[in-house]
Amino acid sequence: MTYRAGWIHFTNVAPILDSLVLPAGVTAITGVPTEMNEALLSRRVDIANISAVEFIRNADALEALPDFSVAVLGPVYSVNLFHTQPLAELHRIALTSQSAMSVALLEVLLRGRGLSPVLERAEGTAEELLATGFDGVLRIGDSALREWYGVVGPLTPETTMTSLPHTARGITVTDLAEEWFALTGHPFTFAVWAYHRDNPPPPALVQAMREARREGIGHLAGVAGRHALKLGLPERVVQHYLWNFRYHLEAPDRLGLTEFAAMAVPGHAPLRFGPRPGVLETTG
Ligand SMILES: C=C(O[C@@H]1C=C(C(=O)O)C=C[C@H]1O)C(=O)O
Repeated sequence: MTYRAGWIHFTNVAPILDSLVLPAGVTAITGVPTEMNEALLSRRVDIANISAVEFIRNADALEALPDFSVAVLGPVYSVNLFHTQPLAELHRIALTSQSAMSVALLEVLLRGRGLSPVLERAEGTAEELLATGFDGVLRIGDSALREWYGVVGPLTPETTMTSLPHTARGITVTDLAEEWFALTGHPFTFAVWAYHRDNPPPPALVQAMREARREGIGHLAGVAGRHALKLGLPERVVQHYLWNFRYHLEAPDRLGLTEFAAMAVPGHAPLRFGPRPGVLETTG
């Protein structure tokens, strides 16, 4: 029987997915986070890199690969709240319908500051939405990275990604992962690779993913160069963007994940992870 994968194929997973060779009997589709969350939960796909909050909400049924994540320690550059007033004065925030995790993170951060602006799903660029009555706009993924650079760039020989301003052209860009780091000092895990507990991935797929990740991270400059062209961004930006990610769901990433889970989904079922690398291959 075919095993179906669903990939959120944002640039941030290019170091894992670009060189992935699917083993025989595995197919893949792609989509944005909310589409892949739904596809996994309705069993239209068997494994997907999903918004970590959906993994937490459905922890009774799902399990995640023990060593795959899309996480960062500090800024992420592609999960951004664009706003024209200070955070404490925001009234109406537009939320992208592509995201579950970043919306949940925004809610936790706002609640932590005692703020309760109106949150509404609305599509469009940050600039468009800020011109139509919203004073804040949450954007994720490649378009958020591009829009961030459009507001705070360009990089010059004297500047680095971390020295770019947060406010330019009348717009402030608040990086939600940076806010999480300021609050907790821990990484933020945006996505995990999850599947239904009764339907784990074939070991050959997990093995192929590990090999693809080793290849991608080993040749990160090449991956960044190709994607810089596609995104229309300087290579320097995409290189920094990619090497900043944590793809191995290490102990600090799990710590950030469990901490977020307690805040965002109190009373959730215990989070479950598959067998550690090495065990999977031998127990197959
Ligand atoms: C870092 C990002 O993380 C993504 C954000 C997600 C969400 O907001 O639901 C889901 C999966 C992640 O891969 C990004 O979109 O830029």
